[in-house]
Amino acid sequence: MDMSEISTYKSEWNPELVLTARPRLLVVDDQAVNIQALYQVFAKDSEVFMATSGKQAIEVCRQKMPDLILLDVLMPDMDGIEVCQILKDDAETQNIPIIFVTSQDSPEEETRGLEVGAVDFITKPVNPAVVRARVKTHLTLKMQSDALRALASIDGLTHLPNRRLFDERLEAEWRACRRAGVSIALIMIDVDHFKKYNDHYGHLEGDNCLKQVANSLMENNWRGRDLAARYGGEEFVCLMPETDLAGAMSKAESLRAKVEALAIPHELSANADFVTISVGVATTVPNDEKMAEVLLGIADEQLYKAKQAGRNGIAGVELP
Ligand SMILES: Nc1nc2c(ncn2[C@@H]2O[C@H](COP(=O)(O)OP(=O)(O)OP(=O)(O)O)[C@@H](O)[C@H]2O)c(=O)[nH]1
Repeated sequence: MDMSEISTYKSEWNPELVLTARPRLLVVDDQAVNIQALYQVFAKDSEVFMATSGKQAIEVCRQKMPDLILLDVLMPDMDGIEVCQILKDDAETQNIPIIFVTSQDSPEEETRGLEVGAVDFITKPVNPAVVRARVKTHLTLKMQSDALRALASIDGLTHLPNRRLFDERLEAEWRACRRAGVSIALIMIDVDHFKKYNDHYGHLEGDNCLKQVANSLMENNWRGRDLAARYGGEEFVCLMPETDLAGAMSKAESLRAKVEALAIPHELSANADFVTISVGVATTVPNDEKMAEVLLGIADEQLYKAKQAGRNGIAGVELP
């Protein structure tokens, strides 16, 4: 795939942007003077966030999602080892490399740090050239693995996120909405009479049509945690955390109208002169008894209902 062609609608899924982004570092130390010393080393080339306690470090980390953490080991309340364990146990933060910065450089201490998941150890007082070189190595590795992950998450034809990324995000957002006790919405989309489109205009034109539909999905003013993905073939799916049925239905209608407005000619369509989509919506407040796959199945049933009702339409339901 030519990386210069990729224009995924969120930068975290664009491998090229991932590789060229300004690195984001989090420096954690209970002594302001130590933070200051590291800030001086990195402020020019990186965005530097700071935290003065373990608890604050976890908060800042979840909010800012840094590319690397320089973490003091000895801190009152929660020490660096505990902070590292918590971040490594959390799927959202476990890929962030952590370098311990410590004045205790015994082999036991170092082994313990590496065992809980740190990538490196630096001793205080820090030598600017050494810390800069080590951070650079680990940042390069992190950016490369982010870029590979982004590449593996993108659908080659449409450049939308693929089903693998969708499934991953659905699982995480399902858990988040269950914890928060809020509604989650799923939207399933299928291009109407697409087999006839392929048969009449050819497979390449079919591919072009799917790209245009995908582009109109990308441009749809999504909120931060929303995700539109190619689910497979001529089917797309959208995930909208913290969204109720009314919100999801209005989004579904705007997607339907946008694709209709593309006015892509479809001579053999039985329901319009242009390419259209049918859309199924399902929402629920997740709890321990409910499974995300069940909600997906219900969105699919609603999609079928929209097809049965004449296509180029939407149908939706809330699962109690
Ligand atoms: N060009 C192209 N066609 C694809 C792609 N993926 C799936 N298709 C085609 O999409 C068509 C889907 O057809 P069907 O599932 O029968 O549904 P449909 O013709 O859209 O009819 P309805 O869904 O009932 O409106 C099949 O002909 C697939 O070959 C793709 O990546 N590119």
